[in-house]
Amino acid sequence: DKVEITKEQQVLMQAILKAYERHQIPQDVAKRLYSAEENFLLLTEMATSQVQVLVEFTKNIPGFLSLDHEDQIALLKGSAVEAMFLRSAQVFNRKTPAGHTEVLEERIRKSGISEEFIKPMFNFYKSIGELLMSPEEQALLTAVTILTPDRPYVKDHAAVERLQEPMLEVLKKLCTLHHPHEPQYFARLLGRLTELRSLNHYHAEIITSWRVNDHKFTPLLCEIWDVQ
Ligand SMILES: CC(C)c1onc(-c2c(Cl)cccc2Cl)c1COc1ccc2cc(-c3cccc(C(=O)O)c3)sc2c1
Repeated sequence: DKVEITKEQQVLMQAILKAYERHQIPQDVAKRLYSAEENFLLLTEMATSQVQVLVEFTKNIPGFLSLDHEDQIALLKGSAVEAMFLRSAQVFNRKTPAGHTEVLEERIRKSGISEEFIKPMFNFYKSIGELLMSPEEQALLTAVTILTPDRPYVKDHAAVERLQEPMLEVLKKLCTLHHPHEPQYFARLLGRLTELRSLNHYHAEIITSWRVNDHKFTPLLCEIWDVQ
């Protein structure tokens, strides 16, 4: 009762296998189709959950919930993109298994963002990586970004400043403690906040070009970015 493949069965199997291997969609097409659309959708999903995380983080900033409610919204809307650039920068520069960060880089590079914006985005990621920020510095820098008094539509600037100031004080001290040989470190950190502002403008154009190409965002992103 030994199982034997007959000669004819061998021939039949070879023919089927050859046909199967020959009829696959060309790899570049598969990669291109799969990557552009799929990357945008995945990044949209990640940005949406990132906004949810950001709202929770912001609600836990001492004093934030006692700000005027409309100002709370204005601060969140005004800082969301910058906070997400900071977050995605941490992910980029995190020493996780190489595949992880490359995947994010690959997905952002192939999500329909035009080359003119990719450049400054990745320069920013690199400049954040070079700072080697501690988790405390990352958290405080994000809180300082959210508590920026001069966002559009903020009414009570002074109230926001009163929250941001102590954060800056602590951040300044941390920089001196963590980087004793770099007296300019705190200034370099604040320089990143200026760079973030310019990325805001690029981002508005990126959103517009996605919309022109009929890309859909989630309700939460539409609300926070005032689109649709
Ligand atoms: C709508 C979508 C297409 C979009 O539009 N503009 C941007 C954007 C892009 Cl491209 C770059 C910067 C800022 C924005 Cl806002 C995006 C995608 O934004 C994001 C935002 C944050 C994060 C955090 C991630 C991340 C991964 C792994 C782990 C973690 C983690 O927190 O552990 C986080 S991915 C991710 C994607």
